[in-house]
Amino acid sequence: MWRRVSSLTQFVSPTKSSSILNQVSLIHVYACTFLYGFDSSIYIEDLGIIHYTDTQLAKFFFFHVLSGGPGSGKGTQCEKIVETFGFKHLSAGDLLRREIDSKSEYGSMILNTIKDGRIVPSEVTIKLIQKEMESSDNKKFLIDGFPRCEENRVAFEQIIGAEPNIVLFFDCPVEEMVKRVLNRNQGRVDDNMDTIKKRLKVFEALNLPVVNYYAEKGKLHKICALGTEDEIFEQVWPVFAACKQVI
Ligand SMILES: Nc1ncnc2c1ncn2[C@@H]1O[C@H](COP(=O)(O)OP(=O)(O)O)[C@@H](O)[C@H]1O
Ligand SMILES: O=c1ccn([C@@H]2O[C@H](COP(=O)(O)OP(=O)(O)O)[C@@H](O)[C@H]2O)c(=O)[nH]1
Ligand SMILES: [Mg+2]
Repeated sequence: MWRRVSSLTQFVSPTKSSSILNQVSLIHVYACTFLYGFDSSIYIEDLGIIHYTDTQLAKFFFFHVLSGGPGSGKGTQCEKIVETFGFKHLSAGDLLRREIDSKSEYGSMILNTIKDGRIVPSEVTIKLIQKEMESSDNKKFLIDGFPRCEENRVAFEQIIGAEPNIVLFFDCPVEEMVKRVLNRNQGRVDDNMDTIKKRLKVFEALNLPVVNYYAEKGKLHKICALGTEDEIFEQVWPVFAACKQVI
């Protein structure tokens, strides 16, 4: 049985970079004695997470992130991107909902967090994403709805050791997002007015700084999320088509 660290927050805190470096290199040394399963990856028993080697990252990862408020159309566009460009779609929200349904040890905590429109602790979400990455034959990933905050982003980059190649941001007016979420009809516990208000606040306060971070790095593609699904995909398509030789 793997033991979990209680929280990765201090482990990945951007304000403690020197101690992060120490801990990461300590993990490297420690991990050498716990080589599990995957060819060149190192399974760190104590954390239950995998730290990838550079060689593995090079052949393994090409991934994009889709960001945008609730109801901005991320999931809908992901389906079209997958159909056209053949990515493996990793929806953080879907993975968390699946975890609730599986009645795992984190299920009730995740449910309460989602109901309240808050963000699930990074280590839980990253572990789910990582598990999907590991079990996928397809090594081109489309991550939908993650990272949701700076802490998510830093934790992911520390653990996985890579940044997304491209980030798409679906820019949608609040009234339209609210209308779409209220009409979504998927029986979600968070698609109600009370939770939507909280999610929108969280989006503005925590998700937008991540969007700005990627914009400063020149990785952000802003998509106008108003219009029909096909009209929106007309803006999305060229972004992926432009890097088709790599993907
Ligand atoms: N361009 C669009 N115009 C109108 N409704 C849309 C559009 N794109 C998606 N929808 C609908 O809006 C709702 C939210 O879309 P979804 O893709 O789930 O958004 P997100 O994943 O960003 O929350 C869904 O019911 C979807 O069918
Ligand atoms: O990385 C993530 C993704 C989702 N969530 C939670 O799951 C909910 C639903 O996320 P999803 O991406 O499915 O919502 P969408 O934006 O697509 O409506 C969010 O409000 C959060 O409470 C989270 O905590 N971390
Ligand atoms: Mg979605």
